[in-house]
Amino acid sequence: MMDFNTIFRGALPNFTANGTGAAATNATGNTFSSGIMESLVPLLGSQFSPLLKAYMLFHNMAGSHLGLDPALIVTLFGIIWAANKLWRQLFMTVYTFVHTHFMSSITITNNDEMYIHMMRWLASQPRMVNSRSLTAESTSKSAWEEEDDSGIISAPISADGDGIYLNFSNQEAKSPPRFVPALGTHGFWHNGRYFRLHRKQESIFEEGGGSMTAFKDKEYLMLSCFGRSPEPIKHLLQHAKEQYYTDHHAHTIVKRPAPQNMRRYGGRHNWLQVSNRPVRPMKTVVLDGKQKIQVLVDMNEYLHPATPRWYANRGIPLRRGYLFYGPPGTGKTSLSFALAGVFGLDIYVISLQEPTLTEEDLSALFNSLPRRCVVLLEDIDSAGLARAPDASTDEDKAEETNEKDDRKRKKTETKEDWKVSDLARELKKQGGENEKKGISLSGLLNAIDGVASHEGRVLIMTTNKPESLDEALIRPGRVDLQVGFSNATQEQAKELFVRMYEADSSPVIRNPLRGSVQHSGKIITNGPAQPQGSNNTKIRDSSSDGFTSDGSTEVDDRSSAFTSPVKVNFGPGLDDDAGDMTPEQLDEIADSFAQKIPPGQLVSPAEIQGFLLKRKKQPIQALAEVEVWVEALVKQKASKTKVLKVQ
Ligand SMILES: Nc1ncnc2c1ncn2[C@@H]1O[C@H](COP(=O)(O)OP(=O)(O)OP(=O)(O)O)[C@@H](O)[C@H]1O
Repeated sequence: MMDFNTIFRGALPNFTANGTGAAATNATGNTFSSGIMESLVPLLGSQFSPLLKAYMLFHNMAGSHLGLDPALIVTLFGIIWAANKLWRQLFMTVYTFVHTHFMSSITITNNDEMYIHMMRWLASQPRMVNSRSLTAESTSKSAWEEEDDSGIISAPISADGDGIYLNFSNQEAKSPPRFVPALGTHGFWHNGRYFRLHRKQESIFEEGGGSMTAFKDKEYLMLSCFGRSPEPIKHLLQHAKEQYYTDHHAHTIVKRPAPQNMRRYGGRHNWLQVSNRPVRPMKTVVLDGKQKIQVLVDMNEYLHPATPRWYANRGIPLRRGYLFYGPPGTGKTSLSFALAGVFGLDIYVISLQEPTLTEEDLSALFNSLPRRCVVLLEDIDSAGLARAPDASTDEDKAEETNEKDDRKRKKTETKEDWKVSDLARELKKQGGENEKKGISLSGLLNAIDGVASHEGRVLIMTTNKPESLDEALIRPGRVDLQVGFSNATQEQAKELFVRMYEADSSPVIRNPLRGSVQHSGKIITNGPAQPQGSNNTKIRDSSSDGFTSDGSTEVDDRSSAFTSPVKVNFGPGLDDDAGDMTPEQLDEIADSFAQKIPPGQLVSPAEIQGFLLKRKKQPIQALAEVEVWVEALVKQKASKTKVLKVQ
């Protein structure tokens, strides 16, 4: 019978025989090589000595105990290693050949929105989620996402406040992580076709000017499929994108300028999504119906795909600006959001008081807007826009005079007379010199309509003090339509009351504008720019099959998709004094409520909403308490105190 060594030797190439000799010489060979190894240990130093010792142990064990030729085993491992290398090389060559000649691929970088669409899609694929190599990402639900309330313990709260209150301390633990493919290569099937996904990451050195240099991780997704046409991948990407936006349907995405360190990467990094909230139904904004129609029609015509050509043929810059003015809490922001909802646009909110915002940043922000969107510049009057750099306020002048006096006084004093107050003043002065100057009026005008500024956007500026605005800011071309808001009329108070207490299960109001009431708001239009004529637009509420005006263009108010047919249950703890009130009864109570609101428009819709919210299931109680509340509110406003006696 042949022994193990003989079989191996027969299978291995000849050169191994020279080194190994016959099995009989094993012992001599082992002793010889052990001797060499031992003498090598001190020469190689402490770093390699454990390795050598381990090898010697293996050598002795294999040789003397197992009766195997150690050199033979080492050679065998060497051959396996070389074969593996060769196989890999061969595989890579064949794969590269097939990939180059028989496959198509598309690469996406994480700088692009497409990357997010694709990752979200992959995370939603059950096959992908069951892959063996995954990356887990933490997720948390936004305030508006539906959540399972089955585990929420609640019990009636007694009149003296005893009971079990809701507790959300472990809500984060309930949101499951999201799993996406890990770095590396994955394969998956979609619509009967095989796709390969290669996710890789590399660190690149980015120079941002000055000390702003840093290593940044950049990720790539390479999607490949068999065939010489990349069409299937394009379809897959389109599918992922549609899937992503299907989830966003009937939501308004709100974006704000990203932090300064992110903005330096430019492009989509300039803006950060801060919220994704359900669309605000247009009918929930209580406003003069004519005003609503006018803004809706104007915006609808401006956003029409035929409009850019119309503007271009006439050499008019493709921009539309709106000024919403009126007292605080009268619905300026609410209308902006409702408009974004009607037209399915994202809202980009900019605060000019943001301390890190420079004029260059503002231009970059305007230039990185998408083709169609709403840009909201809130409280434009409080932005402190300076017309001329040398315009100094009375305060500055007073300070200047004080400084002159100080200097005169100091001349008569010796250096030793310096006080702490002098030092503080000096420091303040130096600090002031380094302080950021803020955004000037010309900087803002440049961003809004400078030569390089973005076209296609809808700009909405809101203000409480229109009279304090610079004429240049609101001239036609920058502001094309002014919409005035005012405190609540009695009709508006009634509408707010009905909205608050109508059951969600009641039939939805078919027309978003019907039921809106007149108030003393004004509309001033600045200039024409109406390509399709102003009488051909229909505003359609998706809950409705009726239309409000004649014409051919339809606006789908997606907002109504949110009118739930289910009556909302707030849980125990709130007494419902409305019972099964009929719409007629509610209307009657609402009428009586409205009579108690002073007709002189002293109370804002926001104040009425706040009052009703505190009694959100008690319309009868609200009616009983409104008189006292109004009286206290009027008194408080007259005395200019901020503290409410009755809430
Ligand atoms: N006309 C209105 N119709 C319905 N709700 C309104 C109206 N006006 C105000 N509200 C309610 O009052 C709150 C504040 O409204 P909003 O922020 O739109 O007011 P604003 O005019 O933009 O105020 P500010 O000038 O202080 O920014 C919101 O919750 C909104 O629902």
